[in-house]
Amino acid sequence: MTQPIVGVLALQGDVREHQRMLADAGAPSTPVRTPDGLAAVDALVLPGGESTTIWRLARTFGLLEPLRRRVAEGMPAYGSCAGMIMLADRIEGGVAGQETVGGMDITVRRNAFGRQVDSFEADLDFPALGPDPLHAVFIRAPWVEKIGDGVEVLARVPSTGNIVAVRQGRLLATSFHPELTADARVHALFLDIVKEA
Ligand SMILES: NC(=O)CC[C@H](N)C(=O)O
Repeated sequence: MTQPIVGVLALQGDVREHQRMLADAGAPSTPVRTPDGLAAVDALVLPGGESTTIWRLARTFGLLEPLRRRVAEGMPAYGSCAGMIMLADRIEGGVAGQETVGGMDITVRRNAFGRQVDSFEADLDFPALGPDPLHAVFIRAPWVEKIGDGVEVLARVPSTGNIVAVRQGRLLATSFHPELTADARVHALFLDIVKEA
């Protein structure tokens, strides 16, 4: 089989960092900005950034409905931070009218960790990545407040128990930014999901 084409949604956010991590994990990738661009990829990374901006631009570029359709049809997708918010079926703390792509049966709280810890780092137990802890960088991060039946919890913040990494079928999401570290294991996990699909 030919190598699947992985796209990175490139409306706003840390697109280049995700492309570098995907390359480190063995996959070249392509930025996606248009419905035609989306139609040309087999899988999609939704980067961290600002979910309100990504949502507005996705609407402006006519990408919101095509994104919903592709995810509903089973396209593998991975969202980090704002990307997690975009993949959530429900959000708390969004701006008025804020919409998502959805697909994951989760409720996500935006900016959940509050002002004192706008940004923090933690070592997470993440069994799906093996025994070594994952060093995670949180920047005005959301957490997962509620999960539906089909959702698997992959990691929690050790001190608080808040859910910060989840998987539902071919959809993967993290509250934190592995693309800002040197550890490509989350991206490698996503590429395994892409290959299985
Ligand atoms: N680092 C991030 O992606 C932050 C997410 C941002 N707080 C939002 O609501 O979109």
